Amino acid sequence: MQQGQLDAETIPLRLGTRRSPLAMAQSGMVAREVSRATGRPVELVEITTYGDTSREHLAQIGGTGVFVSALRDALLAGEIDFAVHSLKDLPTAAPEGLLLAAIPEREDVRDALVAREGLDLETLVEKCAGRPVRIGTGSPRRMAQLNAWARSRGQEIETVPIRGNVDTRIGYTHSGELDAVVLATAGLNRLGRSAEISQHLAPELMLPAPGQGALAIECRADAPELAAALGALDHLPTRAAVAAERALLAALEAGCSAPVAALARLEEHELRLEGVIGTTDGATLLMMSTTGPLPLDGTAEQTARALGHALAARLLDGGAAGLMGERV
Ligand SMILES: NCc1[nH]cc(CCC(=O)O)c1CC(=O)O
Repeated sequence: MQQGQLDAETIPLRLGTRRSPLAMAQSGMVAREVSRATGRPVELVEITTYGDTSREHLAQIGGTGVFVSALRDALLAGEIDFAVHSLKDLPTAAPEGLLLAAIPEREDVRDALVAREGLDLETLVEKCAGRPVRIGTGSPRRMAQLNAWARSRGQEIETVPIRGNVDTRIGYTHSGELDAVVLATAGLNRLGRSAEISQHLAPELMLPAPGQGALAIECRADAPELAAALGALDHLPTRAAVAAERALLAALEAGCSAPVAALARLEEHELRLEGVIGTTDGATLLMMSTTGPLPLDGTAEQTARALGHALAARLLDGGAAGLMGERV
């Protein structure tokens, strides 16, 4: 074997990752799969992002992409070869010089309630008779839907903005500061902590964020061979579903901190897309859905995107812009 060939096969691919437990878990899973698909070793390179070091609330930092930009800078500087992001944290605008080489099959899309004594929402409300249930979440999307649920049954929920990693967040329910927290099921599953979920919140109660449960594997656009190799991890139904959700989000000109939810599901050969936008107090919740044929071929992503744009247009007709302008 020639020396050059040997080098190409044994030089590790560098995977840039945040060092939070969730990011490390996600990157570790992808590293194993990429190593299997490419036959090359993959090494993790830890990158610190502003979102990890800042104690400000995400809404105050100014929303989209705080976890993402440091990884992208490292990619463009050639310090790493590829990066794994939670798709729901990715701004909808495509960055110059980078490619979404793969979107692997999605995990559970639902949000999860982690509550004291393993209670579900209904029981929590009963047990807290006389005082509002205190639920930790800083997400306007989750606040809007929790509050709407409470209002619909004449109850009250007090949402408390929290930050920190999953451990810190769950800790608030053990210390008694909060009755419950809402987290993405996918993250808890990837951390091996699904046993702590007291209730999976059905999409009818809590529609997830665009891209929730999906990962995005990104590399430089000038590395077409690597992009093609990473493409082995791509899952077309997931890619199409998140394309619809993100097109809706982009067309509403909303960021990850807006009270916008979207979920696309493939049924037979059709894609069904649901969207929700509301006010964080839950007083108004605009819900719409649409369905369209989705051939799973090279046109899938574009077809899905058109469905997202069409639903966004209907939501805007229904007054979505006015709802997004609202601030707590
Ligand atoms: N914004 C933080 C974030 N980004 C992705 C996930 C979970 C994993 C996923 O949705 O893929 C989380 C934590 C949470 O919402 O509980």
